[in-house]
Amino acid sequence: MPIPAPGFQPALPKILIPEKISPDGIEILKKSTTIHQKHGLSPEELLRIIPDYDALIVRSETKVTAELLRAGKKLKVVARAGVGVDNVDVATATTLGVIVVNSPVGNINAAAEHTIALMMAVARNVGDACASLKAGKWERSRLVGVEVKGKTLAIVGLGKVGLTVARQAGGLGMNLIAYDPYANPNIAAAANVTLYPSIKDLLPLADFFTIHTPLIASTKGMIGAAELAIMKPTARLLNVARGGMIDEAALLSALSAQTIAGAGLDVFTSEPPQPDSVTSRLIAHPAVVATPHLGASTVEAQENVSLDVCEQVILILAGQLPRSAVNAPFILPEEYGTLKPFVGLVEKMGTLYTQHCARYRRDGLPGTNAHFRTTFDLIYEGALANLNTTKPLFAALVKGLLATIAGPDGTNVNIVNAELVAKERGITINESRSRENVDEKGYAASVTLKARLSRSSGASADATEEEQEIQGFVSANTPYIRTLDRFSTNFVPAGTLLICRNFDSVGKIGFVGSRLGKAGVNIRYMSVAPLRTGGKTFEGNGGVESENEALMILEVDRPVEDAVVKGLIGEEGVLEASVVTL
Ligand SMILES: NC(=O)C1=CN([C@@H]2O[C@H](COP(=O)(O)OP(=O)(O)OC[C@H]3O[C@@H](n4cnc5c(N)ncnc54)[C@H](O)[C@@H]3O)[C@@H](O)[C@H]2O)C=CC1
Ligand SMILES: O=C(O)C(=O)COP(=O)(O)O
Repeated sequence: MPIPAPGFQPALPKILIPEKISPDGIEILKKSTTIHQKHGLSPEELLRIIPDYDALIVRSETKVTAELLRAGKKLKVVARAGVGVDNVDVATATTLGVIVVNSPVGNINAAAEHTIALMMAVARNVGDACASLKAGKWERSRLVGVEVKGKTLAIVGLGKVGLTVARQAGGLGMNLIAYDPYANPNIAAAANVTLYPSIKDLLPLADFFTIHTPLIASTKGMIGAAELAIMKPTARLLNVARGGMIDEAALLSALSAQTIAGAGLDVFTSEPPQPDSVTSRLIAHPAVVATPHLGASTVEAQENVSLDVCEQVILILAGQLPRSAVNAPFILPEEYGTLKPFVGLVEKMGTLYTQHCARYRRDGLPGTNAHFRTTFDLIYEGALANLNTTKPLFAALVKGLLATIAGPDGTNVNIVNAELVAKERGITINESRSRENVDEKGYAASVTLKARLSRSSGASADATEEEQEIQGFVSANTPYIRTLDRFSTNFVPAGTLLICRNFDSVGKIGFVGSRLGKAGVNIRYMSVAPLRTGGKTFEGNGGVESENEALMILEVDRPVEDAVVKGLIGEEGVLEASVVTL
């Protein structure tokens, strides 16, 4: 491993921010990254400069397309400073191992309050009245409104924003009804919301109708001419979620025909709208109160989302787990602490396997090839056996197994793409949970990696020919390897290690130490690992002798030359020797 020159400073990760993000989060980034805030870039300009960046932070305006993601060869994370990720090609990001994070709660209250603001504005003609007065008119009789108290508010999508709207509208004395196939009936009941089995049931009852779902296949165009036709002519529609869920042409016709009384719209199919388009004509309609996607635009919400995503970007760039990745499993905060040190340990176990165990295999690789198939068992013991998700550990193993053998593009393995990468490389990992009590061993959790090698003949595998095992545990946040193959060890998997398998007799340590000394290699730490079970007999000079084998694990201060390692083997009872860098 090349030793950095004195004074060498590694380049800081580069972050591109093409939209306006609150400075609160940017302050956090400044300490450990280089930030380029370049607003108003065209898609072509963005495509040209993206290869330079490790992270991209956007709001709703930047279209993070498959083409952009593929061009971002260094990209590790796309952070959406807000909720909706419909402007990000999440599927492509997943394939490429790019983590997509958002801020799922930071702007919820802002979006809900904006919905209430639009509802009141539509009910009392606030926009029209303001424009009329500014134009020098005094039109009190034309601008008579309606009250919301005692009226029925229908909510489609009783998630975070929808529920907040329900609670706020409840405070205004409205009757609340909703449709959401995944809503929790107890939470709905506690907010005085009556759930209905379909949107159709809500439509004829609603005085105000508001949508709070994501834009997905099942919600696209969910309010069209047929739905508008069964609403009351006095009904008013609100949309602070996403354009595309209401058919804009159908709404414009219904407003013009006065079969719908009004609409409050914050989001549109095209943002900003094209001049002379249906969207522009809808916005211009006198019964519409429109705002330019301002739902999340409050000082408070922008501070929240900026801090939230910038903190997550820092975590990801440091190789840690994000809080709210869109394309990775949700990790409960209380489980995060248990998982974190084991992610590092399992990665090291994978690297140790590839560098130490697999080198004695006939093909030397951890996957399946024309001749051999390796199946890995990752067994979680103690506190690890009770986790809701172990995906970070699975990902850590794939990453560790490939770290020293993958090509330049192959090392970007993470929680997002680990399963895909394992599949592509023919690596089979079976995860299981052991109920064994590990407390008596002095630690709360441990993890065992077993690698079973069999001949691969077509689709089916033959009987196991070799089995290797590495077991590790964590104590005071430090990872330890407890078992390496047939040996009982206790070493920290870090740095450069020389691992020798030898007959456990006097003189070995002195012999290896002097050879290393001659090669200018210092030993920092040493441990001897005995066999886990008994000894063995062998043919020695004086006939059949009985002697135990042992592993000698030496942490050295620099890589050991190949010739020095090979020179140890066969001398003074040293049977095998390998150098691993962890
Ligand atoms: N205008 C703005 O500036 C803002 C807009 N938003 C948008 O608001 C929307 C809601 O956000 P959250 O409440 O945070 O999301 P959420 O995920 O908490 O809630 C969405 C709800 O929609 C429900 N749902 C999904 N498919 C449905 C269907 N076919 N029919 C009925 N219900 C369905 C889900 O079960 C879920 O309860 C998103 O589209 C988000 O992008 C959020 C913040 C600001
Ligand atoms: O969070 C959301 O889903 C929003 O729509 C907010 O979008 P914005 O960040 O204001 O461009």
